[in-house]
Order: sequence, then structure tokens, then C-alpha cells
Amino acid sequence: MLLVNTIEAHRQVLQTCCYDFQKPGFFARLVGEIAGAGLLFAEADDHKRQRRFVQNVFTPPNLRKLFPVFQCKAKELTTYLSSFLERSGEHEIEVQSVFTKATLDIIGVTTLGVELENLRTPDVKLDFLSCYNRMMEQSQWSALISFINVQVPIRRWVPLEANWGFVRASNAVREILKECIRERMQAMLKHHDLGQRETVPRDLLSYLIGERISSKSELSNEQILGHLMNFLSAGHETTAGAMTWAVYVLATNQEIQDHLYAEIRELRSNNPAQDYTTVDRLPYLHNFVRELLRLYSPAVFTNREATRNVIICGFHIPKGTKLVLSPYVTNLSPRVWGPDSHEFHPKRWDNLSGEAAGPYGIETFSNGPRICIGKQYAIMEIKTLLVELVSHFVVTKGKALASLENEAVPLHNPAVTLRPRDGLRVKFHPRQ
Ligand code: HEM
Repeated sequence: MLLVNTIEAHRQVLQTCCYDFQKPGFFARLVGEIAGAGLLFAEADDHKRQRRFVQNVFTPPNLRKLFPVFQCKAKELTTYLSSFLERSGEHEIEVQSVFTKATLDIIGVTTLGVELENLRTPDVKLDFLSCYNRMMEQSQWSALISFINVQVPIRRWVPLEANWGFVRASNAVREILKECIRERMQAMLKHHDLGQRETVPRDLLSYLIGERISSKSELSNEQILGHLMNFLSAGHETTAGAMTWAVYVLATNQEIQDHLYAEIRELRSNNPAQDYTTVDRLPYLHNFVRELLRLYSPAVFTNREATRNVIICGFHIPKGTKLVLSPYVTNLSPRVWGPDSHEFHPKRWDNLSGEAAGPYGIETFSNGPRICIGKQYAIMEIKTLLVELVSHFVVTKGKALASLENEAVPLHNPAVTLRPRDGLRVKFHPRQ
């Protein structure tokens, strides 16, 4: 397995020769069982074709319409935190699990247009959230079966509750999503046939179906299901991770927190009902989020496999060679970001030069034709959550974090996303 370790090699693998590589079968089967096929595991022409339709769903005007949902959910989060602090009489709270719940909640409403907690299977009344969580948080046995199943298809034959539990949960999740697609398709086709002006859709499913109706795209229900599964899984753990590290930075750096608060307070006093543009254009917040995503990239690595013999930076890469790409190779490189590349300096973004100023200096969302389709969505969500959190609370270190002094937070390892091993406990103090 080769580690892609220069900017030029990243550019060639991800852009120029993008379709000479694909996700290795092992990786696709392991992650695909949970994340669905969708764009994440579509390859070659099938990827190009589906990407064209799905891209139209993430346009700036569509994202703008999702902004009120982000805002409303961010307010619910601060209300939840305030009442937790009041009830428990404590200041300290574990934020990783709080952000995982909040971002799943947000991706649910923005993807399907309904609260996930209200979704159930029609017959046995299994609820979506417990099935989804069961699927995502597999027991050790279930994870082991998933791992073996990639090599030898044993999933249908292992008579263990850990296995059946996973299969039941995963079937229920798919059943519920298929029902959502069917119902929405019927409702939108009815509107379309009657020539009625469409009610403004504010969720990704409606946008996807709108694409299918208006451009007569060939996205099948099964493909739409794959995209929904992708959005739900790729769109919440990553953002929850980014929010966890954002709070870590605030708790460990009072000066940065004060600077961010000053900017947000000014925004709120000049413009009490903020909109997408005002939040998006806050300069310090913008720099803060870019620096956060550079230094704490939620996605730790991805894989590729050469589908034919290919030359990368003058090296012969034989068909079948596996590559690993990690954003940290470029994001933390002193050659790209200077000798302080490991430090958190939001202001560096005001004066970028050389490779840092180009698109390949930062690989958090990958690059090229397979760049994360939810990039702008994620950035907007993180900004909106931060505006609410920072305006309501001062964040300081929890006990465990304080006792670390200057040591690094222990990490989950191995893991696909960057997460503190034992969660992250910080203190929230309501602002007066
Ligand atoms: C901070 C948050 C996020 C990060 C760091 C992130 C990171 C990434 C990365 C690195 C890839 C490339 C994976 C590869 O090629 O192997 C990717 C792809 C993808 N992401 Fe994200 N993502 C984030 C949020 C989201 C959101 C919110 C959504 C959807 C609402 C999303 C949907 C997708 C999809 C569908 C792909 C596959 C794109 C393709 O292959 O054409 N992501 N993401």
C-alpha cells in the first residue's frame, strides 16, 4: 500500500487520473453496508452520471433554503444545554455525544424534511432512530461479523443475536427510507401532473426527486436510497467531530474565544435576525472554521486502488496497487503551511501564499471530481452552530482536559474519523 505524500501526487490521483482509481472492494463492502452505495461507492461513468444529478441538489440557493433549519436546530441545542446545566446544577458536559445527536437530528430534517424521531416502520413499529443507532454503533461481535463478511459472505448464516440485531436494524432503516421516497415521489408527481406550482421544498430528498422529475434523470429509487444513506452517515459524524474539536479549541484558547465572541456579538446587535449571507461572511468565524478543518480534519484517511497501470509523478503504479490518502499529509505539512503548521492561527488565512493558497494545500474534503459534495453544507452548519453556542456560553476546560495540561487528547485508534477516545468534557458558563 502506498501513501500519497506530495501535493502533486494528490492532484494527479484525485484530479487528473481520478477515474483510473476506485475505492477498494474491501473498503466499499465494509463501509457501504452502513453508508449505502450512493456517490461514495459509485465508480467510473456511473459516478459521473449520478454526480451530475446530485450536484444540483447542493447549489447555493438550495443551501440557503436550508439555513433556517440549521438556525432552528442550533437554538434547540443551546436550549438543551441551558436546561441540562440548570437541571444538573453542573457546568461540565460530554460534548461529543451531544453533537452526534444534534448533527444527526439536523441531517435528518434537512435530508428527509421530517424529524427522525417520528419515523417508524409501518408494520412492526420499529423506530428509525434506535435502528439507525444500532446499525452505527455495532457491538464487538457484530463488528467482527461485518469484518469477516467482507471476505466471506456469512452475514445471512450466523445465528447470533449480535448479527440478527444488525440485520434487523439495517433492514428497518432501508424500509423506512424506501417508504419516504415512495410517498414523496407520489406527492411530487401529483403536483407536477396537475401543473401546480411546487411548494418550496426544503429537504435534500425533495431536491433529488425534483431533479428526477424535471430532467427525467434515470435515478432509480434504489439509487436515491443510496444517496440518502450517504447523506445521513457522511453528513453527521464528520460535522459532529468538527464541532467537538471546535469546542476543544475554544476551551483551550480564551483569546480566540473572545475574538470570536466579539465578532458574533457585533453581528447580533447590528443584525438580530441573521441570514445565510451575514453568517457566511463573518471574517473571523470564516478563518476560524477553515483553520479548524485544516488542523482537525474529521476524515482521517481514504483509500484507492488502481484500476489499470498508471504513472503518477513519474512512478509506475501497477494495476491493483492500493493507495492511502490522508488529509493530514498536506494539512499539517510545514512545507505548505510554514514552521507553525501545527498551531491554530485563524489569521494565517488572511495572507496565504504558495501551495497553501491553492486548492491542494488542504485535503479535508478531498479534491477533484470526487470532492465532498456536502462541503458547503457542512461549513454552513458548523458556522451556524458556533454562532449560537458562542453567543450563549463561555466554554472552559472540564476536569479531565485541565489535568492533561499540554498533553494531547488521547484519540480513538484505529478510526476513520478523528475522535477523542474518551469523549470530550468541557464546562459551559451561560453568558450574562
Ligand atoms: C466536516 C464535514 C465533512 C467532511 C470532513 C467530509 C469529508 C469528505 C471526504 C474526505 C470525502 C471524500 C471521500 C473519498 O473520496 O474517499 C467526502 C465525500 C463525500 N461526502 Fe463528505 N464530508 C463532510 C460532510 C458531508 C456532508 C454534510 C454530506 C452530505 C450532506 C457529505 C456527503 C458526502 C458524499 C455524498 C461524498 C461522496 C462524493 C463523491 O464520491 O462524489 N459530506 N466527504
